[in-house]
Amino acid sequence: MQRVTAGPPWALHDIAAIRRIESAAALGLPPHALMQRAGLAVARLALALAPHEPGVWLACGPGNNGGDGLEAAWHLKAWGRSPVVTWLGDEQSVPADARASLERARHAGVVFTDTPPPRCGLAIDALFGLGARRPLAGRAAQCRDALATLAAAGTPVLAVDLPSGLDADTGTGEQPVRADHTLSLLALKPGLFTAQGRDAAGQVWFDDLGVTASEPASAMLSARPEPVLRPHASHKGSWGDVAVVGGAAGLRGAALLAARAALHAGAGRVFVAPLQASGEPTLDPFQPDLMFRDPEALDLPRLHIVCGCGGGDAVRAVLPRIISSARSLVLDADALNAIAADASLGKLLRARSGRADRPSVITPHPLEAARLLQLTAGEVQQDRLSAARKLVEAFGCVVVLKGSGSVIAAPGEVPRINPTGNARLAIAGTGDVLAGMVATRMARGQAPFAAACDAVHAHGELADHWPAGETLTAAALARSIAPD
Ligand SMILES: NC(=O)C1=CN([C@@H]2O[C@H](COP(=O)(O)OP(=O)(O)OC[C@H]3O[C@@H](n4cnc5c(N)ncnc54)[C@H](OP(=O)(O)O)[C@@H]3O)[C@@H](O)[C@H]2O)[C@@H](O)CC1
Ligand SMILES: [K+]
Repeated sequence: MQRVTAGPPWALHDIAAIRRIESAAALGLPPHALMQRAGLAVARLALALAPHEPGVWLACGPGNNGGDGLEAAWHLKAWGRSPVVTWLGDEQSVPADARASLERARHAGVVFTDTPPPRCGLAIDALFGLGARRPLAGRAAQCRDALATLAAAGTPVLAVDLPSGLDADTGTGEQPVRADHTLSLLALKPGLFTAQGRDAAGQVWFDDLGVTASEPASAMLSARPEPVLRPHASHKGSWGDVAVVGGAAGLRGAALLAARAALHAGAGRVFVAPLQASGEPTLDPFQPDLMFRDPEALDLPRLHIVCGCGGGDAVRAVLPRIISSARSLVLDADALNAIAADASLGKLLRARSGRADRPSVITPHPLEAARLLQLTAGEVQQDRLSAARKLVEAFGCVVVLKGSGSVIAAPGEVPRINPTGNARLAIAGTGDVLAGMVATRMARGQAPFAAACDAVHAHGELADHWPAGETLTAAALARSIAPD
C-alpha cells in the first residue's frame, strides 16, 4: 500500500479499463481472492489510522464495495477490534464474493446494526465504489449523512475504493461522501483527483492488490518537474525572451503579473506590450527589469508570447498577427474569449497548430473552456478530461483546463491531472502568473506539453507551501517563484 503524494507520475485508469484489469486478474486467481486482498488492505489501513480506538463503524453497500467492507470487518474482529456493520444488501441478490465475506463476518461474531453508532474511533464508507450509478438515496443517503455527522464530531472517515457517490471517471456526483482518507484498490481513478474528487477523497492511498495493470493508463498524475541545470557559461539569451501582450486600459495589472512571473521563473528577458497604452509611463517601478514595448514593434518570430492577460476587447485586433507569427504562444483569458467569439481566429490557431515549430498552449478556466466549446461551464465540469480532449481536437494545441485538478491535454499525449494547488489560488491574477510560468518554460526550450505540465505543477506547489498565516495574492505568488 502506498500513500499517493504529489511527485511521482501515478497512472490512472478509468472504469472500463479497471473492469478489464479485474477480469484479466481474476482469470489467474481463485474466486474471492481479490476481495480478500482488498478487505485485508482496508483493515490494515484502518488499524494504522485509528490504532488506539477499538470501535469501527462500517457502512456496507449491497455490492462488492460493501463486500470489501465486510471482509475488513472480519479482519478487524480477528484482531480484537469491535467492528459494527450496517449492511444495506439483500440476501437474494448479494454478489458471490460479497456473500462469502458476509458469511465470514457473521460467523466471526461481527455486530450488525441498522442504526449507526453515536460515536466510534473510525468510520468506514464501503457503500458504493465503481458501481455507483445514481445519487445516494434512502438508507444509503442516511448512512452518508451519519458519516458526515461522525466526521463533524472528529471521527476520521475512510472510504473504500472511492467516496460513495463519486464518479470514478469524472470526479462528479451529487453529494458524495466526504472522506478524510480513500484507499483506492487495484488502480487509481481519475475522478479522485479532479472536479469534486480532491474534496471528497481526502488523502488518497493505493493498493494494487498484487495485480500489475494490464491496461495503458487512461490519464496520469503529472509528476514534479526535474530541476533545470543552469550552466555557468550561459547568458540572458540562453533563457529566452518572453513578451506579454495584454493589459488593456484598466487591466494593466494582469499583464504585469504575467510578466513578473516570467521574470521570476527565469526568462532571460521579459517585455510587456500593453494594449491602448499611448503616453503612459513605460516602467514598472516595482520590477524595473521589465522592458516596455509597443505591440506593433515586437519581433514576434523571435519571441515567446503570452497573450490575453487583461487584454479586454483590444486584444482582438492584435491576435491574427500574434497567432500567425509568434515563436511560441500562451493564450489566456481575453484572447480565449476573442477566439470563442470569432471563428476565424479559431481557424488561425488550428492552422498554427499544424506547425511543429510554432507551439501553442491555451489555459482556459471552465467558463472560458465552455465558451470555446459552446457548452455551459457546468457541462465542462461534468467531465473535465473529456472537455480538455475536445479542446485539443478543436484547436490541435496543448490545453490546460484550470480548476481543482487542472487537466493538461495535448495531441498524442496521455492527459495529465495536476495533483498540486489549493483553494488559495482561486483569486484574481493567479492565472496570469501561470501563463507567464508556462511561457518561460517554452522560452528556455521545453516542449510545450512538458512546459505546461511542469508549470502547472510548480504553480500549485507554491500555494501548497504558502506560509499558513500569510495572505496569498497573485503579486506575492509571482514574487515567490524560484527559477529551478
Ligand atoms: N474492480 C475490481 O477489480 C475490484 C473491485 N472490488 C470492489 O468492488 C467494487 C465494485 O463493486 P460492484 O461492481 O459490485 O459495485 P458497487 O460499487 O459495490 O455498487 C454496486 C451495487 O450498488 C448498487 N447501487 C449503485 N448505486 C446505488 C445508489 N446510488 N443507491 C443504491 N444502490 C446503488 C447497485 O445496484 P444496481 O445499480 O445494480 O441496481 C449494485 O447493487 C469496487 O469499487 C471495489 O470496492 C474489490 O473487491 C476487488 C477488486
Ligand atoms: K466507498
